[in-house]
Amino acid sequence: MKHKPKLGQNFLVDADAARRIAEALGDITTETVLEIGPGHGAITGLLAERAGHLICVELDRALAAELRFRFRNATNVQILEADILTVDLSALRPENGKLRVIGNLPYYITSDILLHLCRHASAIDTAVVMMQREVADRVAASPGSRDYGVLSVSVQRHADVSSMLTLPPSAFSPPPDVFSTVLHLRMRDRSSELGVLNDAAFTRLLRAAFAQKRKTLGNNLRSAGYSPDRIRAACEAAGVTSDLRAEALSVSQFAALYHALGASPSATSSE
Ligand SMILES: C[S@@+](CC[C@H](N)C(=O)[O-])C[C@H]1O[C@@H](n2cnc3c(N)ncnc32)[C@H](O)[C@@H]1O
Repeated sequence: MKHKPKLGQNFLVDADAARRIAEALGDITTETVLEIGPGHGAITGLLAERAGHLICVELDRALAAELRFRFRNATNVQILEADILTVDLSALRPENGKLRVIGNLPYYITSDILLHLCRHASAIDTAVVMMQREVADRVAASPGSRDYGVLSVSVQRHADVSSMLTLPPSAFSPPPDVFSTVLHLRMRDRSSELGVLNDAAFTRLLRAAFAQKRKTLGNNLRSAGYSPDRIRAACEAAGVTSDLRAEALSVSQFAALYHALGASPSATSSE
């Protein structure tokens, strides 16, 4: 198969895996499904047979044209030629429901796509997404584990994450250098529970807390410019101690710390 490595084009050739991925969305007969990066349509064909409405977003012009031709008679299928990161996912949400998202993601922008899905979490019910195994391990990591970091907290703030299956390079053409894992994200709105409204400020806190993984939370926050008194008071209010490492904190403990710390040292007046 001709492919463009720059667009992360490793096409799925394992038919059984394609079927399992498509089935992970459950009954989609009345649902609106968004497929990210359909490529040559390994998963698309299965979705088109079942989905109430299928919207495919493909950046590669030739592939988008190929799919438009292949599905020219399928009235439930819509092919958009676009960069998924520029698509307003909330605008695609069906009137009486939420989107089901699926995709064998282009690996060069996996984290950006995951964060894009999180920004539109209230428009999405479920996402079944394949990515490089190491990235999936970071997304799904639990507090206390080596892989737990900024990406884990950022995604788990918006979704319950579970790992579905891992595929070897031979499941793709051309085979990538890495194994791939499919994650199931069940999006849930935790904004009233966690009260974090300012994404940018929360992400700044996470980056500061995880800046040097071997350092304690207190030391990392001090390096980011918070005063020792403020750190001590905030940790006490959040029910954690500053000699912990950031990887020990749960998503709700990070939210509590965020509220207790208040504006970051580099904050603008609106934070
Ligand atoms: C890993 S391939 C998966 C293709 C197909 N779904 C499959 O499983 O065989 C990733 C696909 O995403 C497309 N792509 C890359 N960057 C994209 C972007 N920014 N927006 C939408 N699609 C993109 C690529 O052209 C490619 O078709």
